[in-house]
Amino acid sequence: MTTSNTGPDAIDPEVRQELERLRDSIDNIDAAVVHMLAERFKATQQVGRLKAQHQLPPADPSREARQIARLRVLAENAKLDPAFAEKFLNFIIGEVIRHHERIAESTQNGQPAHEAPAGH
Ligand SMILES: O=C(O)C(=O)C[C@]1(C(=O)O)C=C[C@@H](O)C=C1
Repeated sequence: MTTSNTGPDAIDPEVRQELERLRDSIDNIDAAVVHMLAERFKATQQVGRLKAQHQLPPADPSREARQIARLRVLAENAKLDPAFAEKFLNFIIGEVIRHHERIAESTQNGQPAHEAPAGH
């Protein structure tokens, strides 16, 4: 990292200020994304418990197809690459399905479905 050309010494002060302003904005957006994802996972954990209690399958491909179609339109309108939006949603849903499977396993084993942070 010592050869980085974005080190504070090499940058014009006005450029550095603009970079800092933009990075502040990025940090706020990243924080919002984390908070929104945490809320989404809270909701999906409840879906996982409901599905496990009623022996419903973890994945629902028709629901996913509708979500992807909707998100692609939203992305296009927002000038975000729809392919990226689809990949991102699929990544999140893949993680949710893994959670659902774990909850179903522990419910079948008679264990109470415990809370775990996303990704664990
Ligand atoms: O809506 C559901 O049935 C869910 O389990 C949630 C969710 C999602 O994360 O949005 C996850 C898995 C399903 O395949 C579809 C959607």
